[in-house]
Amino acid sequence: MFNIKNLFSGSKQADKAVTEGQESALFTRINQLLADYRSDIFPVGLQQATSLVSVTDGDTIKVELLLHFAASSEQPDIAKFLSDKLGKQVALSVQVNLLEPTRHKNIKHIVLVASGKGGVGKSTSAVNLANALKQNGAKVGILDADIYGPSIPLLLGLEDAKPEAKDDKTLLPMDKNGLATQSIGFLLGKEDATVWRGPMASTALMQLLNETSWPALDYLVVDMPPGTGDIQLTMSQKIPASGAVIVTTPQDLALADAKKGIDMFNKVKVPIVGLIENMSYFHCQHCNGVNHIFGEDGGKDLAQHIAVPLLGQVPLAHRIRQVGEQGEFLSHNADKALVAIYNRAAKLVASHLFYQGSGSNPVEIIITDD
Ligand SMILES: Nc1ncnc2c1ncn2[C@@H]1O[C@H](COP(=O)(O)OP(=O)(O)OP(=O)(O)O)[C@@H](O)[C@H]1O
Repeated sequence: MFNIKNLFSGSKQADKAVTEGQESALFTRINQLLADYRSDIFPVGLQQATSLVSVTDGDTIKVELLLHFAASSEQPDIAKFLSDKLGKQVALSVQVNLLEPTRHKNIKHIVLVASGKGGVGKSTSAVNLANALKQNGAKVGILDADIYGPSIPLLLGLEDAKPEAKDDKTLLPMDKNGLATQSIGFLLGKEDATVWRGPMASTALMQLLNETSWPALDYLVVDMPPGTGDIQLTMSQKIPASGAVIVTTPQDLALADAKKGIDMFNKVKVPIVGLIENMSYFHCQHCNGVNHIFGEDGGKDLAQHIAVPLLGQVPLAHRIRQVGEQGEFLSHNADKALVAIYNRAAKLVASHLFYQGSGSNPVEIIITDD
């Protein structure tokens, strides 16, 4: 195994005469390359969002990278990018390691997923977003706070689950494929919730957040109750959220309600991380046509208008409904295109949260010489 210096020496022997200057030149080169990588996900460069742990030269250059937000699915593309630029094979290992301190108990970021009205696919978006964050290397939990229709137990196939008490004060979350899960639906009968009044409901939901024994999490995704009433307002004020994702469908009615949601979060100063336009179009497998059943680009235009990222345009897809009803997740092989849409949305959310709070994040770069 050869060290970083060999890249400059052109020799397979460790070059004892290599200077500090040469070493730092490669160091700078790799960092410059990282700075130029994919500006859509890494708006001020991947360099600021990573720590280069080690670079070892040999027949291939081995690079170990820490990513400071959930984006590990970029690994093959980063490796190819570096290989192309350096003209040599690169073996890249990527680990996700968020630098931020925990904001709430042992949770680093709480992300509220909200919608101005019911039925637009908020819970479906929350589950797919949470799963995509996990697929990108993060430790993720999901809290179902949708008092009017808690659907996370169904979407995760946990309908009969009853969380156990850890002690007299806290409940253990359920686990679904590594997603720590808590739901108001685990605790209530179907008819119980809707009769709750504002203060009663928001108190209970805050209790559920605070009195669940969450494991160490990078992101907790909260499926909020739909709408912009007292419960939602109180929760938005009380939950120490890093940001909110708004889910809408493209038609005018839904957009008007989405705007109300955005106004609510602006009022309580929760940053809008982005907008998901759900049920954007239907792709007919038989005629290969695309039909914009609920109108075209309404969410995209709204995102542009209020200057927040459009996280994704998710089609109305049989598989999304089907896996949801089966309590399963989209498959990486069978549902590639849909997985890619949620994957990109998750990376944009993670990226936004990182850059939003990263003004003074130190970037530590260590090059080892083994
Ligand atoms: N993109 C999509 N393609 C196909 N079906 C979808 C899509 N998004 C959501 N659905 C389906 O629409 C229904 C409502 O979705 P979901 O429960 O996520 O909405 P919601 O906004 O959370 O609703 P509520 O406000 O009632 O909680 C579900 O049956 C779900 O499977």
